[in-house]
Amino acid sequence: MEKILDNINSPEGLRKLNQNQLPQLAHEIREFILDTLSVKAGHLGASLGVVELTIALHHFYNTPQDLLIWDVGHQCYPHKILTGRKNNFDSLRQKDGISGFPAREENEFDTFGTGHSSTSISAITGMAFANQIQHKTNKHIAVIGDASIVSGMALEGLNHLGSTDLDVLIILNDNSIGIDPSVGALKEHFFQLENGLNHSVFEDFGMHYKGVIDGHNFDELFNAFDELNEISGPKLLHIKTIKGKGYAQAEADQVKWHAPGRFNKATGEISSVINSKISYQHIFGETISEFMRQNENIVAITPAMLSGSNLIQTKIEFPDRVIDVGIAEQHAVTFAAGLASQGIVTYLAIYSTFLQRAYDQVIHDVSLQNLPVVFCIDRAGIVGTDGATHHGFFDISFLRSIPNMIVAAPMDEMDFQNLLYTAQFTEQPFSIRFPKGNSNAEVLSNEFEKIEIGKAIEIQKGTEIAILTFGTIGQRIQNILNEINSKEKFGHYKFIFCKPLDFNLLGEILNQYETIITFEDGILNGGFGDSILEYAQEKDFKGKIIRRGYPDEFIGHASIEELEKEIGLDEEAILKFLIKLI
Ligand SMILES: Cc1ncc(C[n+]2csc(CCOP(=O)(O)OP(=O)(O)O)c2C)c(N)n1
Ligand SMILES: CC(=O)[C@@H](O)[C@H](O)COP(=O)(O)O
Ligand SMILES: [Mg+2]
Repeated sequence: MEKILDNINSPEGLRKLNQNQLPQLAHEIREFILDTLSVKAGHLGASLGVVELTIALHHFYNTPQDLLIWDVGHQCYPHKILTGRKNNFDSLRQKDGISGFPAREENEFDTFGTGHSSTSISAITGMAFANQIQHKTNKHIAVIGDASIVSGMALEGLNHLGSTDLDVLIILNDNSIGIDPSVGALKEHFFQLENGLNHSVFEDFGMHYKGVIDGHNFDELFNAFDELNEISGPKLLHIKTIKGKGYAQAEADQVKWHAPGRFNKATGEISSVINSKISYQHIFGETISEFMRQNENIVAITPAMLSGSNLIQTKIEFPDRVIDVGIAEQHAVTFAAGLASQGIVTYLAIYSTFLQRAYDQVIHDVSLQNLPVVFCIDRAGIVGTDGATHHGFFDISFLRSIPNMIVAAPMDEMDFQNLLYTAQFTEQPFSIRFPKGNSNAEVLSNEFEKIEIGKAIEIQKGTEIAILTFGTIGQRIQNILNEINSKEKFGHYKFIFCKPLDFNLLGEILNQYETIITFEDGILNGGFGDSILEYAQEKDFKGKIIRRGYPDEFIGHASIEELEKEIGLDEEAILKFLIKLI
């Protein structure tokens, strides 16, 4: 039987459908998403939850002239399918395929790029302001989730928007969950609103409020749009939806099905990748749990990434000492500073990309006061299919420039555990970056050693070229050197610390070698290689320094392996490069 979706390639076509055809279309879009995501992994639950909303928005509004922004953007799959990307939807998040997030360069319906949460209210306010100045009459809509709207940035946006007369509709898509169960005081407020037990805080923000309506019901959605269209100024429509709607397994375990990986659509069985190696994330959670068993003065913090940071088991064992503060990176850092100021050993688990949002707090609240917060910087380096918004490229550069900050990266799992261990005895800010994915370990150790801060290690002495590595890329270099015939020409030096640098060993290296190559899994601008260059220049080094890392550009989405190949940091490319040098 021909499907309705087969003939819908744009919102223009969608608008020709009668409202009574839309539930069938919603069903077909869900099936289409499930068919694709079962073989190409992506963010499933959020997209299934907004199918009716997406159809209704594109049916009612005159997109793309009316501007529509998706906060975070991980729920944009129905939007992509309806706005010209149905036929290449199976390239989602793949190399050279479409992005998993809205991207301006990809399509005119993606009016604003997202990926990091809580930006949509500020962005749509800016757009509406611009259009008001230019006397345009188009509409402005932002869709934002219940976990994203309580973030500081969204509240700043609301505070501004509510004081204007701008024609903006904010749609609060309330499914009562983020990636992990919702946290914070406002979740109770939203619950009260669902039950008609309170007036809404959004009215106090100066918004016209309508809610709570069923976000899976087309009649309710269209009636609300009709009504709000007649009201001038900023408005907030509060809808209730179910994350994972329409796929029983995803509705039943919303955390697991936020981004489940590949799965069997018929049985709901999620494909597990068989690997005997332990991931850095696993090591992190287990090690912190072990520390907490040994020392009750330890607290761990996550800004809304409890499962991603593998702190769920730790939280079950120590519910009062693992704190999920919600999507609140700035607060997380300053909250950590407050804890540290009172003598608590504070581990802040934060993705490299999300730490970017809290840069001032790292400087002003932690480093300036020299408070011993331990920044456990997860997803450092290339993260793969999430792409440009999520790679952890910048932390080496932006942390290295801050006084008092220790900048460390393990080469392997033992370094990692020992760094985590050492950090609890250190009286200054300490950052430890580690990548997404597996270590080389198959068994976890429970024996930890203190590492001398700032000390680099000579792994092998060479006769011609010194290779200096920062981070897990050092292991790749070891593998490569084991394959090279003239291995003895290369010295390999492991820098666990980019700051403080081991000037003693570095001085010896500069004296012994004429060629130095640095390797790091971060952007080269201001990174580890640059720190070596700076020192060498000060010491009037006459030899050659070659830096290898990520170039001065944003890198898109593909698997980690494909991206490393593209950049020339995979084993084969490095091997070729080293052989050419000799
Ligand atoms: C600044 C920032 N912090 C953390 C994340 C990771 N993250 C992506 S989606 C998400 C939960 C969003 O929940 P909600 O807004 O309720 O949307 P839902 O997934 O429920 O549709 C989080 C924490 C992010 N993308 N951006
Ligand atoms: C949309 C978003 O920001 C998160 O869902 C992110 O994709 C999580 O990344 P990991 O899968 O690496 O935890
Ligand atoms: Mg939610």
